[in-house]
Amino acid sequence: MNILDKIIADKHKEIDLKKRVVPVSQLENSALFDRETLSLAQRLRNSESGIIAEHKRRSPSKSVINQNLNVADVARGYEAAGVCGMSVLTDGKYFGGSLEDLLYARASANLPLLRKEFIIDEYQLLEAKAHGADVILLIAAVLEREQIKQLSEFAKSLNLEVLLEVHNEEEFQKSIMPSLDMLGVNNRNLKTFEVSTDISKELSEKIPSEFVKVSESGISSVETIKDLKNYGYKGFLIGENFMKTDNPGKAAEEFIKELEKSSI
Ligand SMILES: O=C(O)c1ccccc1NCC(=O)[C@H](O)[C@H](O)COP(=O)(O)O
Repeated sequence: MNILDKIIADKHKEIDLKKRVVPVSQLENSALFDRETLSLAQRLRNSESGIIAEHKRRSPSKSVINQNLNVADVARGYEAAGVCGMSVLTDGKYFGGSLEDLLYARASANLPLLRKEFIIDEYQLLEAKAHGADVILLIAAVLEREQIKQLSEFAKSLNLEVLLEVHNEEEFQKSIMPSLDMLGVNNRNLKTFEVSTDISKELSEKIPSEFVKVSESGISSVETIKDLKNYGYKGFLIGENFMKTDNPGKAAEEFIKELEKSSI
């Protein structure tokens, strides 16, 4: 069993349990459920830097990254830095995140928020909406085409945007459909943890222009972003590079300033 298989097996158990504890009606009646969502896709289209900054305490590939920070401070810092959106990992067992992290981020910053999760069930989309998300992630490596269709269409019915993540051409070919807003290429192979931005470059020309292209993972330099922009990428998801510092907001601010300076 690879790590993705383990995560998904645990996720099934977690969702079964949660459905018994928190009924759908409770999610639908929550204060945030009817809030007007923000568009990450639109911000990325209009942005020069295109940074989506992540809150990530730990990960299967890196173990502990930073467990000493307050998510509300991180969200405020990212907003002040001028990022386009914030990604919040909500998986507890493997990433040390929670839905409460999403709530605190929502309360602290007026940014499009991505619920970074292993989504396999519509219930998780209702949770995302109830905890202030604007965008959800669907990972092609763990979903069949029919599931991607069903989940993305349900997300759209909730006014949530959809970022579909692929890592190879096969995943891309099976997933492409109109109910997606953004197409993310994960530079990290989630089964082996190998990281290379070459995969973003290889897949770039196959992605139709109506989808906002996002390159995810393993990005730590302004040069990499400048290079990926030549391949049509408008969004860049960065986690560890900011989160490994004492002040992720400041790290993001300095990164964006350097990017803007080098683009003049
Ligand atoms: O990061 C991992 O180790 C990981 C392992 C298994 C499944 C998903 C994983 N990461 C999720 C992500 O996609 C990243 O957190 C995100 O793209 C940011 O990556 P980075 O900038 O390299 O922290």
